[in-house]
Amino acid sequence: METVHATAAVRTRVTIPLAFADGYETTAEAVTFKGLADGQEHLALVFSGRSLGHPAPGAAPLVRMHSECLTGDVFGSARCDCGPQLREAVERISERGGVLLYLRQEGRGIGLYNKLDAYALQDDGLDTYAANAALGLPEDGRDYTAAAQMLEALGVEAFELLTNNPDKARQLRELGADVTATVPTGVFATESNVRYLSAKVQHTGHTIALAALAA
Ligand SMILES: Nc1nc2c(ncn2[C@@H]2O[C@H](COP(=O)(O)OP(=O)(O)OP(=O)(O)O)[C@@H](O)[C@H]2O)c(=O)[nH]1
Ligand SMILES: [Zn+2]
Repeated sequence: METVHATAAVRTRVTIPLAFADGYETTAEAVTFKGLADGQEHLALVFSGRSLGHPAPGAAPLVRMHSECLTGDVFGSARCDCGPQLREAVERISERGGVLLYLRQEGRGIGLYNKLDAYALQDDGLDTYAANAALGLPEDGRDYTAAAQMLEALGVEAFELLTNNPDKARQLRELGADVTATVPTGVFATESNVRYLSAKVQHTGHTIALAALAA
């Protein structure tokens, strides 16, 4: 990987057995860092890959950058698709081998309180991006420098990125990461999040199948 930013280092590695309410069980190595560009406590979960070997010979590791969503990840909010996406990512990465980066970028970087303010505006008719703009905040304020630093500190070189968001791969490549392919995440449409998902397709070119949204 060509380095175009300061390097970070691994601080602690600790094994965490994961047991989900639906019965899925796996094990991750949780990794913390020092020297991350934005000073946030981002976490990496490293999975060795168990259906294909440790890791699969010749297969690039699978990486997901998941931005924190307290309401979706923890409380099961159906206003977005974050909870099911996170659950899907854990299983896919665990089976194949790779890294889940849990990035503390709540609300696409604007924070929890601002996100909830934006939700209130969405209830008055604005879409997810216009609501941020109405608050005088960036539509998407995320910078993935810390993520690139984490992958580098972990020694991850060429990898495939699990995402529907073209900006994530673009930014990582600009940061010098070797993203060999993007792998689409599932579409977890509900009555409550369909407007949110449609806005992503229309506004930022997310590769979410609109047919799946209409279904
Ligand atoms: N500002 C704002 N943030 C939201 C809203 N709904 C969800 N989020 C945040 O959006 C982020 C979702 O991030 P990701 O799971 O990385 O989704 P993504 O950028 O669409 O990319 P992929 O899932 O990789 O395709 C989380 O930080 C959520 O808190 C919203 O209506 N407004
Ligand atoms: Zn969410």
